[in-house]
Amino acid sequence: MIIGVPGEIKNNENRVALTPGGAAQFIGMGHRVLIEKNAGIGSGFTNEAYQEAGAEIIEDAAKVWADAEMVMKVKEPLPSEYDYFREGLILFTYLHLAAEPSLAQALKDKGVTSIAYETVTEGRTLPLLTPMSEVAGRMAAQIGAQFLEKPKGGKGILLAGVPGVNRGKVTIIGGGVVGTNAAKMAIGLGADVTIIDLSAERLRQLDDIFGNSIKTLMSNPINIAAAVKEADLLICAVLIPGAKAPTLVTEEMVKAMNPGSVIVDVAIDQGGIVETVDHITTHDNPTYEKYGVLHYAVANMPGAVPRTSTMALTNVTVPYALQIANKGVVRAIHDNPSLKAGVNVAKGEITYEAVARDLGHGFVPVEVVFEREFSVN
Ligand SMILES: NC(=O)C1=CN([C@@H]2O[C@H](COP(=O)(O)OP(=O)(O)OC[C@H]3O[C@@H](n4cnc5c(N)ncnc54)[C@H](O)[C@@H]3O)[C@@H](O)[C@H]2O)C=CC1
Ligand SMILES: CC(=O)C(=O)O
Ligand SMILES: [Mg+2]
Repeated sequence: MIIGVPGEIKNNENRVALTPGGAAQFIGMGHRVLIEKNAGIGSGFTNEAYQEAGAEIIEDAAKVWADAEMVMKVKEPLPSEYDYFREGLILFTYLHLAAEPSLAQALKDKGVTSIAYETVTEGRTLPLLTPMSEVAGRMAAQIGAQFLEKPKGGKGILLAGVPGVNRGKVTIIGGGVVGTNAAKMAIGLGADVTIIDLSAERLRQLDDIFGNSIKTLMSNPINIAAAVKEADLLICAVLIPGAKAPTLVTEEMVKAMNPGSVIVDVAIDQGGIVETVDHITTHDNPTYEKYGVLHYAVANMPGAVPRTSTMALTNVTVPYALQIANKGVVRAIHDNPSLKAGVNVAKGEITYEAVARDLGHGFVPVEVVFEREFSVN
């Protein structure tokens, strides 16, 4: 198979979908890998390093998209890339379609087989989301701490406090991978940490992991309102896989926060959980202020630490991509239910139920879309 890796074009997105080591794995199995010139530079991988691994460096993105059978990316394609879509192309990347209706429509219209990293599912885990959630969770505490500093627009508190002065309060809504990693860092910074989740089982696990260093609360509007009001730093980390994120923090709750408090809405890539987060922000211009509260809503947080993130992401994506390259996409999704759960759009249909529901499109299961191919496989 010919695998194409265009450079990322989102604001300050310095990750790349394959390392030279990852490229070498495909080439060792007889595949061709096309890398857009300089696509790896932001992550510290030179064109020469890819060439030494056996990959071909291609001058422009259009040719990578045109010649590849499978395009591997990091972030969802932006509108300027929609013209590259074509029938039969395999696209393997983060898609976040519930928050990207125009992208979903373009993938349908052009018949792209679109596999979203964020819905590949193994048991109860999302193995291709996990490493980036680890990165974003760890960053969320670190970024929140910075924006609480006065020169950055915050209220001017140190999360650790000092002897004789209170520690800062961090409220984390959603105690999954992002929430757990944010908690690790916030505890390390010395903050007073509360985690809210909807799952009693998850709250029990968090209590086992962190013991007395955190407080846990069941997710309901009253607990959320109280914990948001007292938070210096609010970290939002809820996920319903594939679906648009629910609005759990209302405008009234934000108004009740103290001026100079900070919200980091990590769930923004699925639309965010805060009513006053009305747009995505960028690494260039990461915050805006509303009701005296700083709002941070960057949808590609790991893009700011590309060296770590590219390696962490490709560690997990390459084994799945190799299955697609070695077996062909139909056979690979037929044989592997985890990969099948990643298929969001195929043959002009939305094949992931939560995405179809949230976008108001019809839903057609993967098995139905590929009924004929599966029956002969
Ligand atoms: N902005 C960025 O750069 C990045 C964003 N993310 C996003 O962060 C979000 C969280 O991801 P993960 O932690 O990996 O998901 P996860 O599935 O590990 O955790 C989500 C948690 O939310 C909880 N939850 C669901 N409904 C809830 C409710 N109503 N109230 C409270 N808790 C609720 C679940 O029980 C679960 O523990 C996702 O939207 C993910 O795409 C991840 C990486 C980077
Ligand atoms: C998960 C995601 O959206 C990211 O890593 O950018
Ligand atoms: Mg996005």
